[in-house]
Amino acid sequence: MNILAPSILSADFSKLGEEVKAIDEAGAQYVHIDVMDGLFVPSISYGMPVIKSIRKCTDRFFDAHLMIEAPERYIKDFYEAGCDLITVHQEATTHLDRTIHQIKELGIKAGVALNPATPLETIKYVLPIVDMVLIMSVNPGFGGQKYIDYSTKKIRQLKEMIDDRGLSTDIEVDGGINTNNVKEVIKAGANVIVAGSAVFKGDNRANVKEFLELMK
Ligand SMILES: O=C(CO)[C@H](O)[C@H](O)COP(=O)(O)O
Ligand SMILES: [Fe+2]
Repeated sequence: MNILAPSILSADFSKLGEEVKAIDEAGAQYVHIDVMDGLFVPSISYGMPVIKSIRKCTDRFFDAHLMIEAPERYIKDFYEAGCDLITVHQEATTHLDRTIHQIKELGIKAGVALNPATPLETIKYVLPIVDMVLIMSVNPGFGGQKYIDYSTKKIRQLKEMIDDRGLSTDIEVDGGINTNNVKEVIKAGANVIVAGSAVFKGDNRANVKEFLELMK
């Protein structure tokens, strides 16, 4: 089954709780939570207190995308804030294997994210120990950017790597996804779809329903 993970980065922060409830009620399975530190990426978004607050608004799966340097410093804090899956960037942690184990030892899922320019070969050895690989289809740091076309090929190649090794790792695609290109990334092999601006611009309930229909 394909999963929709609306990115709350594009939500109206003045009514974040309502926005989260709306996407939950419309049927989105995950809540994608982008954490930015102003160092790994230029922007600063939000952190644990905000995650703890919205945890009260929904039982949906919290998919945390950490765009922070040395994320190993904060894994336990994000777990305690209520995250169900923590994804770290391959480029941001020196001891990736250790960081993945740190997440899994808490009993939650672990993901690894790759920037557009980072080759798939960099995660060859850790692939069997992660639950999800996040393919960035824009350079991380901002919502509302244009999908980078070569990401489709990268998703296809990752899907081949996963299938060849008999694994069932989830493939998440993040950045510039809209109702015009969602079918293309699913066909390439992605099964967890992040959409920020395409969900929260306009009527978020109707947008979630349109995505879910296209993702069947
Ligand atoms: O990780 C991210 C940015 O770094 C966001 O999840 C992503 O950009 C979603 O926003 P949009 O769908 O508007 O591109
Ligand atoms: Fe993200």
